Amino acid sequence: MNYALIVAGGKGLRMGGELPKQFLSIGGKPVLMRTLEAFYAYNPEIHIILVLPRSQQYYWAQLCEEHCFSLPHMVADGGETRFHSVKNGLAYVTTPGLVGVHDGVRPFVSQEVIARCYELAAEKKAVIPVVDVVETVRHLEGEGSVTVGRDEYKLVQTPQVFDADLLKQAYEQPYTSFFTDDASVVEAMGVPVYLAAGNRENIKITTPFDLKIAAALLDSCLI
Ligand SMILES: Nc1ccn([C@@H]2O[C@H](COP(=O)(O)OP(=O)(O)OP(=O)(O)O)[C@@H](O)[C@H]2O)c(=O)n1
Ligand SMILES: C[C@](O)(CO)[C@H](O)COP(=O)(O)O
Repeated sequence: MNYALIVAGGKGLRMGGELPKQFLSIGGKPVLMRTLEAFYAYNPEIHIILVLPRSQQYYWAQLCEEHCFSLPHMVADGGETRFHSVKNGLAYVTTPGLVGVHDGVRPFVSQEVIARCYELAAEKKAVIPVVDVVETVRHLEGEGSVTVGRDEYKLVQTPQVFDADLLKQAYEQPYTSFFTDDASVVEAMGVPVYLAAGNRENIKITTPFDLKIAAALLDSCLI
């Protein structure tokens, strides 16, 4: 059985504003609904687990009613950090298979990328999507900084897809602030993580600027 664990338990501090960023409307539809639809379009049989702060779950139910949104999904409680939110969601993974952990605020992941990550994970057990760095990168050293070879780096996206038992075992480790994604948690057990090509439109909506990019992507039919 395959799962999509969609995390939307954050505070959205960098976005600011009253309404949490996962509920903001782009092209007339809340970000989070677009994200769930992407996984359902990939596989209508997939088990979707949505992680939301408990205080936002009633609002989400209302929003679903308002938008006649009926894609089946379970709801888990958000945690203090992304790590804790994923861990809460993993409690709903009860059968062997693959789990793709995806940021609720990445609605523009392509069907090809979702399929690529799940298919490769069936063989490799741990797969994450990445894209090239397109700008020059500098490393800060003391008071100064130096250029580093950008070809030696990749930018990491989601969905990060893992064998369910492996991921559950990884999330039994004690939390450290180094765990900024799921790959870092799995790697801490000494398990290698494989890279797959991501899609550049798969932005994480983090700041008000990203919302403008999201609207432009929709307007230009690039999505
Ligand atoms: N305690 C947390 C923190 C983050 N996330 C989720 O992890 C994803 C990536 O995090 P980010 O974009 O940083 O979201 P926020 O933590 O909400 O943003 P900020 O850091 O600006 O507060 C988001 O879908 C976010 O909801 C989560 O489920 N639980
Ligand atoms: C998981 C992630 O989106 C991969 O790029 C990223 O690490 C989330 O980081 P954030 O600090 O929660 O924004």
